Amino acid sequence: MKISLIGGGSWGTTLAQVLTDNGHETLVYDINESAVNKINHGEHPFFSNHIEGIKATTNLKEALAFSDYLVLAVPTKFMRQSLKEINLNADRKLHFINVSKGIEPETLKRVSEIVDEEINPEWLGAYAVLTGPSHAEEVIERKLTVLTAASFTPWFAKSVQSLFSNQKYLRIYTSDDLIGCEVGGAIKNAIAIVSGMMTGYGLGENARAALITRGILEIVRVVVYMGGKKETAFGLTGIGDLIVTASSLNSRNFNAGLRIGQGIPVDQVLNESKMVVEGVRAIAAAKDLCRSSNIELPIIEVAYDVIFNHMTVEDAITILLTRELKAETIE
Ligand SMILES: NC(=O)C1=CN([C@@H]2O[C@H](COP(=O)(O)OP(=O)(O)OC[C@H]3O[C@@H](n4cnc5c(N)ncnc54)[C@H](OP(=O)(O)O)[C@@H]3O)[C@@H](O)[C@H]2O)C=CC1
Ligand SMILES: O=C(CO)COP(=O)(O)O
Repeated sequence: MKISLIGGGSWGTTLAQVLTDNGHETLVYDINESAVNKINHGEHPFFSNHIEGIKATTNLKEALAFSDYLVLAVPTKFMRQSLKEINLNADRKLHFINVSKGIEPETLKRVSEIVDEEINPEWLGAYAVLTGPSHAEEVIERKLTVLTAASFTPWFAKSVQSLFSNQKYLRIYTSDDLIGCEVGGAIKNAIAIVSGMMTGYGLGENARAALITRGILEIVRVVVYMGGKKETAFGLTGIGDLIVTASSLNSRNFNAGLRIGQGIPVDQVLNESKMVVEGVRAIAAAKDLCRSSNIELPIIEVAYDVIFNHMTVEDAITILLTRELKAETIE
């Protein structure tokens, strides 16, 4: 099959390589000319790995003409603008596979909702999210990875499953819980930043285990509040993704948190990050959910104060430790 990828960053280019490995033809669209040139010369724009068989363009019309299947791989901050441009240039029904992880803080919308808002119904085909524990750094080296393709449209979840699965290093499960998968992928980034902060501050593995355990409960609460299934948060797209993101130096979110925990100012950390740190916007979105509902998200609330209100990591930890003592609840 032919597949176009919108966004040729670390993840988009890596997934283009997966699809090419699986025998498909790919065309990557990116606004960054230097990234496009690198891809066309067999270089990954973000890693030292050689890539092969992938073409790239800065011409959106060319990418839209190439295929009816679009992989959306731009950071969620640019997603709405990107979709507006796709909508302006579309001339037939397109099917969307979103691989970006985030919730729009201004609207609290998931990517599928943004797609619904920005793409004219005439051009809007099926939609799926492909998500789970997956650092591009490992996938590009063909290291074993397992993901979930979720859609309200069963044939499309299966189609995404067969496009991306291979018997060498990538296995895809399907799910019908689109909301749970999208929300889990977004909110785990918030907890991952906190994990980095704790490590940077000098806390150890006991603290990280506690954070992952209590953090998944905050993810469950947001998933359920937004209409997803609790069980989904205990699968690949929730706890699975949280484990990898909250404990890996490959994680952009963990690394950003790590530097904040070491005392580097938040603005400097974010400005210096070459790749996108989605968790900052996830923290803002989840904090807003806290304000407008009665869900309790104590970890995310202190993370918000560290990122947006200059609270120190030391004070954030004190706030968590001095909360009222109570029985352990698992929901
Ligand atoms: N990296 C990973 O391991 C994984 C990432 N993800 C998710 O994938 C998404 C993308 O992340 P990632 O690839 O790491 O991000 P990167 O920062 O590596 O790359 C994003 C790319 O998108 C380009 N871009 C920005 N705006 C547009 C636009 N309007 N149209 C086309 N291209 C655009 C950027 O160009 P420029 O540099 O000029 O801004 C850049 O080349 C995120 O939501 C992330 O959470 C999910 C799983 C794994
Ligand atoms: O979502 C991701 C891994 O599944 C990528 O985000 P991080 O780079 O922060 O881990």
